[in-house]
Amino acid sequence: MKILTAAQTRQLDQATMQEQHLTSVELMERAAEALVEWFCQWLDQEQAGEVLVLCGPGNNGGDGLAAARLLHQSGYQMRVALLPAATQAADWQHNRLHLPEAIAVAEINEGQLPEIQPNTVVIDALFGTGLARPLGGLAAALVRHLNAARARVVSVDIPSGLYAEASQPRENVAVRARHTVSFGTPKLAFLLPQNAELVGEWHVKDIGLSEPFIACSTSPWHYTDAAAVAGTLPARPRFSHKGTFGHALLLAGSRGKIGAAVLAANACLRGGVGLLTARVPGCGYDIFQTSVPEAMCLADPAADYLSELPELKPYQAVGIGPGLGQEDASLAVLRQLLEAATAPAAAQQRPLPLVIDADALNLLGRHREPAGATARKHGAHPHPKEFERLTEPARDDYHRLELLRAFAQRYRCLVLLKGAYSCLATPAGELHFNSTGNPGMATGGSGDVLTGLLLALRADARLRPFEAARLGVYAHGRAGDLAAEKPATRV
Ligand SMILES: NC(=O)C1=CN([C@@H]2O[C@H](COP(=O)(O)OP(=O)(O)OC[C@H]3O[C@@H](n4cnc5c(N)ncnc54)[C@H](OP(=O)(O)O)[C@@H]3O)[C@@H](O)[C@H]2O)[C@H](O)CC1
Ligand SMILES: [K+]
Repeated sequence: MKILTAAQTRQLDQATMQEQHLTSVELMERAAEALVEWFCQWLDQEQAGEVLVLCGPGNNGGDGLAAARLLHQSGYQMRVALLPAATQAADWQHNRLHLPEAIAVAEINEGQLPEIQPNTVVIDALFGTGLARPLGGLAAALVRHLNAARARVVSVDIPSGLYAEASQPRENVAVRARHTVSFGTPKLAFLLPQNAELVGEWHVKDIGLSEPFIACSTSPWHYTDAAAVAGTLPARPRFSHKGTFGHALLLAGSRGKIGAAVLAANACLRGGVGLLTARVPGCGYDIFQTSVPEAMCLADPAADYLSELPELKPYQAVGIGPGLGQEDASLAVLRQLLEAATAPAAAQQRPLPLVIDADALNLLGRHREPAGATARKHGAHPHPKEFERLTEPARDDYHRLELLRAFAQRYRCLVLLKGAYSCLATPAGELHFNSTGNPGMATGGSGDVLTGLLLALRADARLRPFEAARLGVYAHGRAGDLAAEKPATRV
């Protein structure tokens, strides 16, 4: 799914109206109906009590007025408060005229901000994608008043005061919503940790916006949902054999961290790799062979860490990093691997795909390796701190995305920045945010599992590098979501 800018969303509205012969009032009605449908599933009339709708002067406020009417018709007890402005949008005026008289309407003023209790349900329809500058004056006072009340707030389209895709100074005021109900496509702002407390849980509702327009729109931002990955996993043909799915090499583990190698190896096998060989330090040999009998194991001559790179010829992909440790000898192995994989080896038909993670990235960052060493057709997947060690400290989440994008473009590699919506940057400058996963996965070992899964998919030559990476990240999160759905079993 594409993520569009506020400006593109406005064009999308126009295109939808033209294509479907709709008036803007009809489109607004669709948005309000989608909001109301969601609202009614969230709270019934009794649970909601009196619902306060705060309306700004634009179409976001118009959505709020239309929703107030529809909720009133569904038996909810409604109250509306209007933010004064010199002019109101035409569709706002239409919906103001059609607001049932039974709904109490008040104009907000500085001396008399609407009464809001902690259990009040508030629909925030002050500002949407038309926000043109930071909130000030009465609007800012109202939003501060609302946030202080700690009420149950639903924001229409986007929390008022929050920009859809641009960074804003921390001192800017914006609504803290419990839920945000948006239309058509998600906003970039929803996917960044710095906005999480404002956006709350977000929901995107389909209001039948123009598919052809969305398909033609260019955007660097994409949201990987089930539809995006559907059909990308090649079938396992009946006459396939283990060679069909590739032979992967995993370089992992150090004393006290052999578990990371075991987790990555198990995930690689679950990911469908044809053959897996792991290179672990001597101390890990017995542990590994006992834990993962399906994999082959090569013991490094050093007991506690990896010190030598094995022959790479047999392998279709190499993963390095889980539990690797920070020894200089292991850095030397990593350097040799990067060199061997990027060298135009005559014997190799394609550059050897690498999956670089965890301690391997820390080693690169600590020694400030020219990051280009990770270049060309390789994949790295750091978490934010590991990433900053490779680049520079980010001012905020938007700046981190810029750094990520620049890094992937400059070094022509796939980079995955791990987090709640892990972001995969491509050499072409696209950013793909993953939709699966949950906070239960924020625990040691999750990254090792991801490395193993990605390694399996990269070893399968039938998958293109980007598709393998996007699918691996999606499947990893989906596995976590399925596990979270299972009822906990007590031992
Ligand atoms: N496809 C869809 O997603 C649909 C969305 N809809 C809704 O429409 C809004 C966008 O509506 P728009 O009228 O463009 O913009 P807003 O309602 O967000 O705000 C515009 C008005 O607010 C004033 N404004 C802007 N910034 C400030 C500020 N910082 N302080 C005070 N006033 C501000 C602006 O005034 P100007 O002086 O800047 O001209 C406007 O008066 C979208 O978010 C959805 O909710 C449609 O309903 C249908 C489909
Ligand atoms: K809003």
